[in-house]
Amino acid sequence: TGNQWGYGKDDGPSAWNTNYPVADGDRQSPIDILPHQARHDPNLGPIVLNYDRCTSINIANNGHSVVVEFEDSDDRSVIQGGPLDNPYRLKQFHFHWGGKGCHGSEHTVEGNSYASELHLVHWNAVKFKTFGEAASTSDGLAVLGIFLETGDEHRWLHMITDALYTVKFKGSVTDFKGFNPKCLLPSSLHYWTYLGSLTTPPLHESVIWIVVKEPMIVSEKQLGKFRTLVFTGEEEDERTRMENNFRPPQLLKGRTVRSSN
Ligand SMILES: CCc1cc2c(cc1OS(N)(=O)=O)CC[C@@H]1[C@@H]2CC[C@]2(C)[C@@H](O)CC[C@@H]12
Ligand SMILES: [Zn+2]
Repeated sequence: TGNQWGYGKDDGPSAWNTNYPVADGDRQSPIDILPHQARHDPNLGPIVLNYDRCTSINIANNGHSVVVEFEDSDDRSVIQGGPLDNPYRLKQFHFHWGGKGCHGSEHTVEGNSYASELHLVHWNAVKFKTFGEAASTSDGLAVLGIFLETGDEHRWLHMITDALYTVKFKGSVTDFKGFNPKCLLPSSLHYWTYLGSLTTPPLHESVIWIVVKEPMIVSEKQLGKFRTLVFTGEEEDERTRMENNFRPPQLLKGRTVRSSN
């Protein structure tokens, strides 16, 4: 019914342009990042995250990913600096990941993908009244992308993975208070930045992407817990494991990727 889309053979990324023609647009995401072709821009200052008063609300399975939502009625948690002209409010974060042993990041670096990618989503509440309006207007959103690489266990990710069993099925939501995503960030916030889009339908070309160079390290066991989620609802017969929920890299179409120092 309607614009059902997914990551399968028939409803996956190669079919999205049928219902969402912007899929073939000029500023689509993700992209393959070529560090040596990125323009180092000395005017690009550091990214500043003011998350200390952030208020997480819940964790949910929306049938495409697992999402943690935040209270965004004021500027209690914002990202600013870097390529941004205004502070952008933290709205939610979610992940994209692969199957066992496969890769699952959306952005790639010189053709190499990481095991997973975390997206911290922010919206320009200075210029727009609502998240929905910002999400459908150029540069209304700023998404901070963090790669996840497998290795040692991440000391704080268990706070997310321990809650995943409560949102196994599409449409499930549970309280998730007091979580500050600053604990997930790598030590360095050096980044690449470029103008792009949502990476899922409706694929609005509204995102200033800020992709952090240094990955966060998580264990295979922690990553495996994401794969206990399913795309399907509890009432449905089949249980389709939630994995490989990533869009492959899209054409750069002449865009410039800038690099912080
Ligand atoms: C940037 C994070 C984000 C926001 C949205 C989507 C997907 C998103 O993930 S991603 N990977 O960062 O692009 C798909 C659904 C979109 C939503 C933004 C707000 C909407 C466009 C609503 O207005 C209607 C559909 C919504
Ligand atoms: Zn995403």
